[in-house]
Amino acid sequence: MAAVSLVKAPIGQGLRPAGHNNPRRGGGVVRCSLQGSVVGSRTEWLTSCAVLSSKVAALVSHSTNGHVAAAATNGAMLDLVPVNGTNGGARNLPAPLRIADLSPAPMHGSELRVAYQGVPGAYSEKAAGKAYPGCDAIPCDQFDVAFQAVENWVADRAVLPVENSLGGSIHRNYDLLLRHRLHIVGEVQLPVHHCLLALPGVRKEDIKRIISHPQALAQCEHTITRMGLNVVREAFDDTAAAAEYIAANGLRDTAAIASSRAAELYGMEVLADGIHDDCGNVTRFVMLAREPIVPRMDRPFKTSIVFAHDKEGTSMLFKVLSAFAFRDINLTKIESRPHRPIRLADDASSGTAAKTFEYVFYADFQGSLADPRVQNALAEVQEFTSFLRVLGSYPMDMTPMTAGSSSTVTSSNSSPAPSSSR
Ligand SMILES: O=C(O)C(=O)C[C@]1(C(=O)O)C=C[C@@H](O)C=C1
Repeated sequence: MAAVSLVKAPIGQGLRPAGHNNPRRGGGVVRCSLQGSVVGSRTEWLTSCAVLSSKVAALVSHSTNGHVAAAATNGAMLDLVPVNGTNGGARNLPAPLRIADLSPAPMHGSELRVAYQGVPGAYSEKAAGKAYPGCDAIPCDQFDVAFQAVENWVADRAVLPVENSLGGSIHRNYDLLLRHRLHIVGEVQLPVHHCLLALPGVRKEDIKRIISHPQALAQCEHTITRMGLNVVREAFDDTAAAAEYIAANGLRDTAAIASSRAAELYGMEVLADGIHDDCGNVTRFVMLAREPIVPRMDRPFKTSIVFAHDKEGTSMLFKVLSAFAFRDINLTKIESRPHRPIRLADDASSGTAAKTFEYVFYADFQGSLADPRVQNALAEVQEFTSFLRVLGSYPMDMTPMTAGSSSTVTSSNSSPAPSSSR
């Protein structure tokens, strides 16, 4: 099917850092400049850049850093590191890298590369487009891969779902936020509009099985039952991958829950439109970057934290919550997750099991890290806890949830997003 061959294959596990012969990304150039300047000697740097320059100039259509891309298209590889004009006779010698050269933000109009989990047509791709209009959306086969893509400079940002208004939290991503060192730099809320997709000509009566992402299955549970569909439900990695699978295997007894864009991409028909159980079906995504943004006070901000306490019986949670309550700081979410499971204590005397789990708590509140009230609250929280980490302080998504706001379509060919603090 022509549509299938047009879409990008997701990045899989075993990511190599940008610059390790990743032809799709053309990252080799970046490796040269970063490694040579930071790690290697000046002579090594010059030699390796000279050898590489002729070979890689043509390769660099995308790069980790827009500065590099611009230099390569001009055919002047030594501009990789800008030549310092005040350098007297040594005009061909590279000047040292500056902080600006290492900026994760793209420069010279290059596209921001945004990793998401799923294949094209997934809601996460649409969320990436809403967060960064005109970005180059990079599909990844797992959430963990999207985190690694940013850490390894294969992508500039990741956009990942954390909660849905019907299905609840996406726990995997909370766990990964703790395990990885990325920063939350923004959020987007995406209205999710599910359709039932099947191959052309397939009728509802033919369907024996519905496949989709577990969240999507959960969000349509009642509607499917009400439609009288007597089917088995099966979990899939993402909604669009479910549609792609049916199309690729010509399955006429299976339907997918996915977006209308997935129907277009994979040559499927929409059997039923809007099958989510509630019209206010919204998924919240967070935008992740290697560096935090500078918190501001001139617009509504949200801050996300994670904390834990290693001693029992000290009313830690009550104290933490009161640190916010007494300052009128509005908590928008709190979630506990089991951390390191502890084996059952073999308490022979009582025969009872002692502690089996430890918990970490994730909390979101309205307020900016730049706000002294927030700083004081966090200082207090730190006293009550044994572990506290700020995951990010970022602008709240204030977009009104109208029907029209769900139709933002990601296009990697449109003009780059206006630069912002994200
Ligand atoms: O499967 C997709 O299309 C996704 O983008 C994932 C996901 C999720 O993880 O919750 C995103 C939004 C919807 O809530 C359903 C699924």
